[in-house]
Amino acid sequence: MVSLTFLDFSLAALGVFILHRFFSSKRRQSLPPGPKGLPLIGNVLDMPSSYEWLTFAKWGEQWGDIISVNLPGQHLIILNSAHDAVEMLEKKSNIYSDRPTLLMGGEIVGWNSTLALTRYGERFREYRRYLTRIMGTKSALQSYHNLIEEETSKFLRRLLQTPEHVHKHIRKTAGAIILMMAYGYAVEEDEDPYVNQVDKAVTEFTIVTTPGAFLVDVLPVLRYLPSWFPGAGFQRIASEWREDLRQMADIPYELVKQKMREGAALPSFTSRLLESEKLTREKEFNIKWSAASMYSGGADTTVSAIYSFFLAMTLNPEAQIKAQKEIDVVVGNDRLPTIADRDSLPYVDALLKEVLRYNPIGPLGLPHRVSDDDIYAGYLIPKGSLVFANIWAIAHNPKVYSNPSAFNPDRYLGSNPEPDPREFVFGFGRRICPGHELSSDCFFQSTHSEFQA
Ligand code: HEM
Repeated sequence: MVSLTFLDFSLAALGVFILHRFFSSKRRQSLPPGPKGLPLIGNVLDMPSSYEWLTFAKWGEQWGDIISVNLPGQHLIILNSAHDAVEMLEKKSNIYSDRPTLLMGGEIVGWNSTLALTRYGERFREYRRYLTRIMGTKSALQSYHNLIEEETSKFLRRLLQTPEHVHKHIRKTAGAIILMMAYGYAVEEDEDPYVNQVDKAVTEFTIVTTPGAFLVDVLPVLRYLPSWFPGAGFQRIASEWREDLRQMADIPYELVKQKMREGAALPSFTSRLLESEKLTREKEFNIKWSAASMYSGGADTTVSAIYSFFLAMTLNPEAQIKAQKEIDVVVGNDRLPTIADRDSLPYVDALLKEVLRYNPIGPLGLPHRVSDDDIYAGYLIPKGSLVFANIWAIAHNPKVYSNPSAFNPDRYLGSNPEPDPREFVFGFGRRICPGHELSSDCFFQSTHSEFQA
């Protein structure tokens, strides 16, 4: 009789494993369709260098709502419909909530300490818990309504004095609200050194996370070159920008601690957490960086949304006149509107929705990295793929929004309103924008008050 050895068992098991991998249902599934690409380099030559969301929407007309794009070592999955984004990013959020690792921006400069680039895990959950406590619900935000209304009045005064500096005034207002909430920090009326510091770091973030901006992202081994080595100029940029980022997070955080010691701290996100949490090094890190995530995530986005409003009003005077009339009737001329007036101003509210839909300010959101193989709609979504919800395509889907390229607030009114874009412009699932309720309040206040100025 033949005796079976451990080696025989091992070889048999290996054979079964290989056959299983080869024939398993997952491996037989194919990736979602998409442009064909070339051997080795995949779709590198098909990739647009700007306005990617428009190209992805066009590809959607040819290939369907779920597209795959293959780059060397990286699958991209593009979702052109809200239905698929909800089914995958929300309903299967346990495997669709990670973020990619960015070498230059994330690891070398250090932006992976902020929430937007934090990998899915315990630290992510703690940041989100902290942020939900301060701005995750309408009732939590109620205590900030006075702050938002006061800063809006200051904004209108600045705008009346120097309307040509509208962009600067919007920046200052968004910064003032977020810095007061995060640190109890009151910005200076003229140039504020801290606002300038954060703006500098956030601009550097935009550059450092632009795909293809730094060769080290493509050839990771370059990170070990010393800064004096020819071609290693990125190392000098990295150390300067790392310092800017460190100051952005450290300076206001240390200021709050100093004011707390003096008994002079205004209540803020940071001071409340420092008081209520049992502090360890890890907790302090998480408090400091979740506070820094508020400004770095909220400043540019809110500014773009309010700036878009001004553009929309310039291009669509008929909508502006209608909104003005509604405010004149409901609020009158002797006071500014407040957030409490919102429910009585349906046309203004619809106008706000239309600004967010017409020009979504994050047209591709942020990438969700898949942490396990998945089968969706019969397609294989391999572990490690980056999934992008094409928010622009969702907002301009002609099956959902009639004549989507027209600016038309009336589409949200009447007996058969079209869907509220706030359901998708803030992203999806566990990664949904933690500032969505806050931005809705800030945006509403600064835009409807503008009609009174
Ligand atoms: C109109 C204003 C805003 C829009 C349209 C917007 C949109 C978005 C979108 C699309 C995402 C990606 C979500 C995803 O991955 O699915 C995001 C993430 C984020 N937003 Fe916003 N946002 C706005 C304002 C704000 C504000 C005011 C704050 C903070 C005070 C903020 C903080 C963040 C942070 C920290 C993240 C990363 C979340 C994570 O990775 O878990 N945003 N936002």
